[in-house]
Amino acid sequence: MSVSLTAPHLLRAARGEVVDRPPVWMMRQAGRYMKAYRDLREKYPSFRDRSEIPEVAIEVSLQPWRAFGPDGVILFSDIVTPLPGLGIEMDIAEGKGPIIHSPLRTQEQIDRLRPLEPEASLPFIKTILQALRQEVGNQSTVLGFVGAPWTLAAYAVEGKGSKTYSVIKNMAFSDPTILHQLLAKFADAIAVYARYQIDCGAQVVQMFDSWAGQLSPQDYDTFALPYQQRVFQQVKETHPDTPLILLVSGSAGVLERMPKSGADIVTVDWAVDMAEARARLGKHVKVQGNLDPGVLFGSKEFIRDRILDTVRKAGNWGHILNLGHGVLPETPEENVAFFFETAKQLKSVEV
Ligand SMILES: Cc1c2[nH]c(c1CCC(=O)O)Cc1[nH]c(c(CCC(=O)O)c1C)Cc1[nH]c(c(CCC(=O)O)c1C)Cc1[nH]c(c(C)c1CCC(=O)O)C2
Repeated sequence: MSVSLTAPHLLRAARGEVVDRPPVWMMRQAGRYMKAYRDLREKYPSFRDRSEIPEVAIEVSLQPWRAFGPDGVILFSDIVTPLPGLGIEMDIAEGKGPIIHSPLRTQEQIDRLRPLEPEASLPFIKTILQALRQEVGNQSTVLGFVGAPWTLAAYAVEGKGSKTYSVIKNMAFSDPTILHQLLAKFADAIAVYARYQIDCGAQVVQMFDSWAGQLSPQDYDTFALPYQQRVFQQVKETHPDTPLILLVSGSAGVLERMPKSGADIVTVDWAVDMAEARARLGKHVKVQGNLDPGVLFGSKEFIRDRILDTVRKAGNWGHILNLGHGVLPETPEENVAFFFETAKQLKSVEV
């Protein structure tokens, strides 16, 4: 392992170096809880504009960086952003999330999908990531992200978010052959996209398999895990030194399966106690998390106690401090500021 004194804090921790305090960032740290974001949203009401016009996406990505100085700056984008490049038209609706105009339900539709060519269909990603690296230098780590095959397939097949996942589960349990074809195509496209993000400047990549927690462990092993592996394996072939993070929402029942994906870092949500997560995963697996985003509605003292508790339970190696999922839109901005200030003042002596 090469040890670089100039590499930013989060990247060093993600590579397994011992650092003086856990690096900290927040999922969804750019977004609606920030007034600066809401103001910009009035000028650019379309999510696709906010995430695909480079100057706007750069500005949004940097809003939390300027306000709180997190150790990680994540690209402002969405997991469905690459889908039009495969021939899947989509939009992101206010308050609802992704909408796929013609949900994928047939063999013909899956046969028609194109391989992803990021230079052609996602050129704005390069402009954004290069600008973020330029702006934060070695003061912070630039994170890229992708959606995992199962979660993207859930959107593509359902056509929108779902509570029950009935359509994709119908396909999974009655016509698995076409779903496996779709998952394989998505895995290859996502690997290409993750490699592209790294080539453009992303120093760490997080894969969101948000809806894989909807699967029983047995079905996770069939429909989620093999395709997570397929993505991570392809990325590691060309970019072995880029740390890869995996998130599954509601992962308590599949936690031990997550490192089998090939991820370097496993995101833990607040349904699992961090000390128990450490015990279940073993001491060689790095973790990220895991405060309940709702903690940020509490008093400053309460927020501080929960940070300390999490950091103590995680121990002083291989931990990226984060919420267990995205920050909630109603969160007071000053509490987010307090979270970051407190986290950045931690020293290993305290933990
Ligand atoms: C499932 C998923 C999606 N998108 C994403 C996931 C995986 C993360 C997770 O598990 O939550 C990933 C995502 N989407 C967005 C980011 C931004 C980067 C960050 O700051 O973390 C990230 C990492 C921006 C966004 N993507 C979206 C918003 C909200 C719309 C807005 O702010 O205008 C943001 C900030 C839209 C979106 N897009 C999606 C949803 C569920 C929504 C929210 C719908 C809503 O509540 O309005 C799909």
